[in-house]
Amino acid sequence: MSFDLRGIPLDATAVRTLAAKGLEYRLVDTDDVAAATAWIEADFRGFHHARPRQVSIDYDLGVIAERRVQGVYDSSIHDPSIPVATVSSWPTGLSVPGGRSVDAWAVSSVTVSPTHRRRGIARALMLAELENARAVGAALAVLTASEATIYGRFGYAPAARAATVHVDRRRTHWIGPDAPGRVHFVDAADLRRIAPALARRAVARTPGEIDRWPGILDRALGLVDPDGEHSRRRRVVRYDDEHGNPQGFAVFQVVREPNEPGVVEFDFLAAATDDAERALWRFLVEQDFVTGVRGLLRSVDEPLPWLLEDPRAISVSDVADHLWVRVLDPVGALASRRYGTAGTLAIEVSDPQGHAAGRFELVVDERGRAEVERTDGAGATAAGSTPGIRLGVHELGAIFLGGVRPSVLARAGRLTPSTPRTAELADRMFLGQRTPHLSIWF
Ligand SMILES: CC(=O)SCCNC(=O)CCNC(=O)[C@H](O)C(C)(C)COP(=O)(O)OP(=O)(O)OC[C@H]1O[C@@H](n2cnc3c(N)ncnc32)[C@H](O)[C@@H]1OP(=O)(O)O
Repeated sequence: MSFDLRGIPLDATAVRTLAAKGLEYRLVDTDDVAAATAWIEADFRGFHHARPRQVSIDYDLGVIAERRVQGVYDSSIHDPSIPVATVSSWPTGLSVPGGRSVDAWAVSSVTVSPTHRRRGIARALMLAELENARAVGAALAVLTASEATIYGRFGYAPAARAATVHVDRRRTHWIGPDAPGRVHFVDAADLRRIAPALARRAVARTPGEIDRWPGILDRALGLVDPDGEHSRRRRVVRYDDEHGNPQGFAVFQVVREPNEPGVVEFDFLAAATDDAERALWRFLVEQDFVTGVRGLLRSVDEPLPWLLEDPRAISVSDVADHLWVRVLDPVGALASRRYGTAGTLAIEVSDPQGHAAGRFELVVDERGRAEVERTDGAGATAAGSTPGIRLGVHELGAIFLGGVRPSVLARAGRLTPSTPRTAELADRMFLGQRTPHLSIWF
């Protein structure tokens, strides 16, 4: 997707709704440092973070320069230059089953000042973001949520989970294959040069991951504030294959009290191959002078239990919804991915906001490739007796990446199959080769 992010007109409904509350909905000019800094301050305050240091502001100015940034302003408050609500958004690729990517619209930094909460401000912003997403032709919108109760009403559904994986160091006897390559400690700034390409390959392997933007790699590698305590703790390792070609990297730190064994903690592991994934895991779990390893935002379906003699060395906590998906264009979204089995399925979608509502036919061939057609418009082919499912847009988002089985939603009464066999067919069709997973916050 390529277009002028700032060229999309402000959503007229949001302008009107907010003006009726005495508020101004505004596009923030990210080149205007004072206005952009005030927006960043509001964003930090909205998430209950400490006031940002200049280094964080400079970093965020760089990040939001690539985004569409909007604020809501109240001229009657003590400092009217600080927005009472914030939101930012940008186009991104979302990896889907089959190693491909679909055009999506990422929404972030949704905050409303506690002085202005529950007056419908977030509602106005979120509905406007759906319009923005459509304006750029995104097939769906995506976000990560601070609370799981906010976004369902706007059609978003949890589509990929993440978990914290704990490994007990004393029980990590490795039984997996030896990797043919080697793990090296590397300098973060050196790795930064090849990190985008490695991250891109890693993202493409996993449905649910979104494109990495430059700032997130700087932050993961500790380059935003290299002399800060947090960055100095971070260590970077790279896996090179047997030909010396880099295939993955991980960033970790050892958290410890003086003279006590520590815990290896990591929140960034990008592996472009299975060998790289195994080798980096092995490096992390085989450290000495540590009691264990804690991997944050890991997949709920890691291969690790099959790589250690004692699968009980591993425990999992904080399993939670992580990526939320809101389908806007069912034809574009459904056609973008590959499917688990051939079949034909009629899909009837309801959508309180209208965007995705309609009847569609999904035809999947023997190679898992899909053709999707709208069947309720003028000139559409009637779906006739095709087996089908009826569901809301929320449920469509949940099953889209294969992370939730349609039959589970049928059991919950949230999806209606035309016959019990149809739920089974839908399960087999939507199943992807890999469990969807998103390993970053955005
Ligand atoms: C993608 C992201 O950025 S996730 C980050 C979300 N932001 C945060 O967590 C920061 C702290 N929270 C906030 O800033 C605010 O409470 C927000 C942004 C979550 C909500 O802002 P508000 O302007 O108060 O929401 P608004 O009045 O528009 O409410 C919209 C609807 O959501 C519901 N809602 C709002 N906040 C919450 C919540 N925290 N939990 C459950 N429901 C909520 C409201 O009841 C309302 O429901 P309805 O319209 O169906 O009756």
